[in-house]
Amino acid sequence: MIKELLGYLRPHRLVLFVGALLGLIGSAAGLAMPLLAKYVVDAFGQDRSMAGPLIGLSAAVVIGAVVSAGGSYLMERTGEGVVLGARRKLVDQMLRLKVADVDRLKPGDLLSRVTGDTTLLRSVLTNGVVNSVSSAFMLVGAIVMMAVMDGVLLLITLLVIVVIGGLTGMVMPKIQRAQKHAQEAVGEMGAVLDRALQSYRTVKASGAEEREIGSVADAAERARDRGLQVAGWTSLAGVATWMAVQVAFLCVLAVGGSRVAAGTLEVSALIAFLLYLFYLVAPIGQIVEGAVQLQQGLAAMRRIKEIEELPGEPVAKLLPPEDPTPLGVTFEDVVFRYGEDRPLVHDGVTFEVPPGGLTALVGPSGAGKSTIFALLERFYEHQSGTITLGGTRIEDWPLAELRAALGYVEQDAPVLAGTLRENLLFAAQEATEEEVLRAVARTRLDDLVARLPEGLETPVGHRGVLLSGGERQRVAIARALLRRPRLLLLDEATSQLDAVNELRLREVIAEVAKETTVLVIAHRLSTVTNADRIVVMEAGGVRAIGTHAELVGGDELYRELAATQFLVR
Ligand SMILES: Nc1ncnc2c1ncn2[C@@H]1O[C@H](COP(=O)(O)OP(=O)(O)OP(=O)(O)O)[C@@H](O)[C@H]1O
Repeated sequence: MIKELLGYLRPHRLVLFVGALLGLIGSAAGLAMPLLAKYVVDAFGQDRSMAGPLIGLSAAVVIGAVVSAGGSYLMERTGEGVVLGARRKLVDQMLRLKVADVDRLKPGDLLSRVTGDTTLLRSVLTNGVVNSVSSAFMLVGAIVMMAVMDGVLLLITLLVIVVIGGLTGMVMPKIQRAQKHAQEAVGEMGAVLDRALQSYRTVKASGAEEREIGSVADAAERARDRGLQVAGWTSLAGVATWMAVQVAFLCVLAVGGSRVAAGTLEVSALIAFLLYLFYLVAPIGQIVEGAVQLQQGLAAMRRIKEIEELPGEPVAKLLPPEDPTPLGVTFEDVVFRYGEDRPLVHDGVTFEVPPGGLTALVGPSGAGKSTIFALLERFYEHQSGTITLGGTRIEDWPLAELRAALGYVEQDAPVLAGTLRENLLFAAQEATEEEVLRAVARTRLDDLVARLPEGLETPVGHRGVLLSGGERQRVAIARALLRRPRLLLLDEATSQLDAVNELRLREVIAEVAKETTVLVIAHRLSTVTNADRIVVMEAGGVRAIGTHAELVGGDELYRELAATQFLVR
């Protein structure tokens, strides 16, 4: 784990080395000070000129300050570089994850891993590692100096420090565990907050503000409690360090004092020794702090690795298919469930859609219609049975080619921030102006474009809030059409359109269906009465297939569905 953690530093090793070197020089200047102070004291006692030692002392102060400042800037720089590198890598992986994994993970928690956990890496890798190295140097230097001063006093000091240091080491795993819980609690809070913000209108309309505030506050409190646990263990480690030095100080004072009284030790040597002893406080403190940060960094890295270790999908730019011929689809005895412990969604689904034409999927809610699309896009893998697209099993299609061949309009057709044009070109960057205008006209978006102040260049707001629900759907359809799909999947695409637009869109779909295969999931049968075939699904299976006229005559469920929508009398 520590090796992996250090891996983040590899690209920055040169800057880090220079920074560490400056830190060491700063420490060396610091180390020289007690010795110079001893000369000042000696010069004072022996009536010698103090100019030399004083100049040396001043130079050590100035050099120490300048060099340390430069070193710490370089460290911060490295820290920012480490965070950037970790974020890039994590985001890169996040967008390669499988839909199935992202559905399972909470977006708010994922967000906190990118923003929060990566930040934690910074302190451990820069301050933590570097301060520990320079502190270790300080520590060894001070100990050497102390050995030169007096071996016995050093022995007493080390004994005390080793005993208390050993006890401190025992709390480190506890800090790591508490820190992991603390980060999880922060992630959890992000998830709760994300839920509230995603359903903001529903929260307002339900008067659920206080309840949601309470949920977020609860999560924040849990994060605080976990944070307090970390703080508790950390303070314990800090107190132990402080105690170690104080106890050592008292012991040295007692033993050293008596030896000064007996005349076996000079006062100046005892003063310098005690100064060195207090010099130990900072490096020991920093080493302990470094160890604490290491625990925090390891906890954060574990959360980052959890995502990085999930299997990703190969990603590739989807180019419009070279061969635009429509594709047929077959489902043969397909069995699928969303998870081992979940009920079957498809229990032997069998149907066939020949290339071209309009096929509608209808059936009660929860029958598994949207799941058909999820399997075709290979967001999920079916457990058994065969799905073919254009005569080839879908698992034999290269993923990018498969997705490039499909146009997909999901139920809540998302519109992204940016301009209308950017939204249209999202799936087909290379489309020409003529193609864009044609898609706009086909989806009857030309009225909208004419109305917008800047036409296609008008920003549509975060999640397309500046557009109506119907407009958002038509934008999504235009986006899918621009890729010239060989199979167009429309999920409830017409449910939010007004009567006039719905009629127009029905014409558009009929027109598109002449060029390519169109598979529509529809609740409103009025949009599919002219379909070439209708697949009626019920409880994970296909119940009947036929045209509207055939099904009204031959299928009870379909007749019922049609009757409730006044399609038959
Ligand atoms: N991502 C998912 N994870 C787990 N279960 C899911 C997921 N998506 C759908 N399901 C479940 O699978 C079943 C079928 O869902 P599906 O969305 O395919 O139905 P549908 O026929 O399209 O319904 P509707 O017409 O209401 O959209 C439902 O019981 C649903 O709870």
